[in-house]
Formats: sequence, structure tokens, C-alpha cells
Amino acid sequence: MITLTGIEKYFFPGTPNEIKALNNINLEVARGDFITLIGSNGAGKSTLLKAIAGVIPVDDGHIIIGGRDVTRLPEHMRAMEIGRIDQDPLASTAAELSIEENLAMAFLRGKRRGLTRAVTTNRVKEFRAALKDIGLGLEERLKVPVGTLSGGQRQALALVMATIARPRLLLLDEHTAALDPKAARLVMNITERVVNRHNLTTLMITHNMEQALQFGNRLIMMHRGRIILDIGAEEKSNLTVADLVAKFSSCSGTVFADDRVLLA
Ligand SMILES: Nc1ncnc2c1ncn2[C@@H]1O[C@H](COP(=O)(O)OP(=O)(O)OP(=O)(O)O)[C@@H](O)[C@H]1O
Repeated sequence: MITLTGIEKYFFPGTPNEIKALNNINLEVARGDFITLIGSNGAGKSTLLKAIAGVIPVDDGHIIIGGRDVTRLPEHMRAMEIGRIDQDPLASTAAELSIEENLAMAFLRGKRRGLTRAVTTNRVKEFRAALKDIGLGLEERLKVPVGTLSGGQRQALALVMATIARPRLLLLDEHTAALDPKAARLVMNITERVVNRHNLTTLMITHNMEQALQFGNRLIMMHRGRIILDIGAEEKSNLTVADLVAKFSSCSGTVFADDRVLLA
């Protein structure tokens, strides 16, 4: 489904401040994989997701999505294939637009049509069904401005928005990190439901090691621009957070350092 070969990304190349954010990343992601991505501070996790989405260009290597080499394609030309959510609920949805307008906007992502034509009766039915599925009652509030929703409700809506056009790939960059623990749990449960229902291939960055172990069928750990650990469902299901921290130390040769990491 996705193949990354030899991905390299530098910031400030050729200067004393040069940073090699991605260092020879090679990764095969199968259709339906739900990968949790953890790592030390500045390991390159966000840069990797941004490179896949085309938000930043890479300096070397190839990115193949669904058999197509998208390495040189700009972000908007990958948008139909990829749903993305970052950690900020304010950024992932448009506050002044209604729930249905936000969904219409998401539905038309990457297509050349006006917003007014987007909210047709059939689409509204589809939006209602997708919202009903996440169980927050938002399907009864289609005309409500999104700015009046809570952070958790906005991230749940962002999930529906990111998946309404059935992307090949879902990229989640700490999408529950800005929420209180209860809302974070709710949004994670909704995430799992949406991913399973549509069999979405998913990459999710998290600072919560429990979350990284609990969700998905594969776990990847990064350190200094490299993938240092890649474990499958069976091994993952037998690991504890302490095991994971110990594995990090043995693979990286350093103590796990992440000032935001949640060990439990
Ligand atoms: N736009 C940018 N300009 C310059 N340097 C950047 C930029 N984005 C990231 N970096 C640097 O690249 C490295 C990787 O950053 P990245 O944000 O991908 O790490 P991360 O694993 O997501 O980190 P964290 O978990 O701390 O958010 C870091 O050293 C960071 O400072």
C-alpha cells in the first residue's frame, strides 16, 4: 500500500545548523495496517508524516502510495488519497462553518467544485450516517457552528472529515494530545471504530506508550531520523510499557528522552 525507500530529509542543509531529520527511512506498509509511531524528542515522526502527505519535500528517496510514485507531487495532488489530523482541534476544523459545511469541505478535498454545490440531500444523508456512527449525536446538529463544540467533539468530527472521502491512508499526528484524558479516550475509541469500519491504512504518532501498545497491529519506534524498532501485533500484545522503554534503550543505546511522553 505504501512503500518508502531511502527517504532523507535535511533542514538547513549545508549550514552549521544542518539537521538530518529523516535518515534512510525504508518502510513497507500493508493495506489495513494500523501503525502506532513513537520515539524520542525530535526523532523525525512528524517530519515523516509530513513527507508522506507532501507538506514538505524530501531530499532523497521514493514515496509510493497505492502503486503510484508521489514523491514529487505537491500536497494538494495527494489530498484525495490521504486524510490527516494534527493535534490542534482548532486547526483541524473551521470554527465559523457549520458541521455540514465542514464535512462538505472535507468531502470535496482535492476536487474542483464549489462549496455551495457540496451540501446536497444525498450528501447530507451520508454525513448523518457517518456522524451517527461515532455516537456523539452530532448528526442532529448539522447546522451548528463547529466553534461551539468541545475539543473532543471537534477532533471526532475531524476524524469523520478526514475519512469521509475514503482516503487510502490516514495520518494522525498526536490527534488526542491536546485533549483531557477522558476526551482523549473517547476520540481514541472513535478512531479505532472508524479505522476498523473502513479498513483504513493508518499511521498514528502518539506520546502515550499505553496507547501505542493498545491500538493498532504494528508499532514503530524512531530515534534520530531512523526507524529503530518495528514490531508486529503478536509481539506488541505481549509487551508492557516497561518492556518498550527497555527495548528503546537497547536499540538506540540511550535512555528514552521525551519530555511529553506518557508512560501510563
Ligand atoms: N520546519 C522545520 N525547520 C527546521 N527544523 C525542523 C523543522 N521541522 C522539524 N525540524 C527538526 O527536525 C527534527 C525532527 O523533528 P520532528 O518534529 O519530525 O520530530 P518529532 O519526532 O515529531 O518530535 P517531537 O515528538 O518532539 O514532536 C527536529 O530536530 C526538529 O527540530
